[in-house]
Amino acid sequence: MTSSPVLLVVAAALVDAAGRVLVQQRPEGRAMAGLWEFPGGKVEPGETPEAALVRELAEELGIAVAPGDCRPLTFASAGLDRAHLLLLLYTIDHWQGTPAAIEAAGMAWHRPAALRGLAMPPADVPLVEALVAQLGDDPAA
Ligand SMILES: Nc1nc2c([nH]c(=O)n2[C@@H]2O[C@H](COP(=O)(O)OP(=O)(O)OP(=O)(O)O)[C@@H](O)[C@H]2O)c(=O)[nH]1
Repeated sequence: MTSSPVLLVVAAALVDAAGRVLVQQRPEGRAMAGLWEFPGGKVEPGETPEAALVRELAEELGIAVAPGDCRPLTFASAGLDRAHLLLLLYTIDHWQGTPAAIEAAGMAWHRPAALRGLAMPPADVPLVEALVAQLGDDPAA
């Protein structure tokens, strides 16, 4: 039987007052370059998932988030090349600062239904549907 290590990743759907969600574009030189994704990253040893998410959002977007404002929404479980991805998605609607694409090639705000038209990693497809179910499905709202 083959086994692959589990890669624990946390990601955030930042939701603004208009119900739009922030996505960012993976930069050149990284795996899956050019794809749009939710900000986040790997949970380091000894970190709680929420602490990892708070750290990643500060590093990637320059915003401050309280761990208690990270609300679990759903998760994805998917095979990657050399690992098995377990991706925990949170929604966050309170933060301090203005998100900026510090590490990403770009960032954009979209209504959840409009995310269906973006090139995203395969694991994100069911995550988008969970967001549509939670936040509504009008792409123009
Ligand atoms: N952040 C994020 N990662 C995702 C998403 N979907 C998805 O499959 N992933 C995968 O989850 C893993 C996260 O790795 P990462 O490279 O963003 O994490 P990191 O910032 O800690 O990476 P690094 O320290 O190696 O630079 C990658 O394999 C990435 O492709 C998503 O929506 N957001």
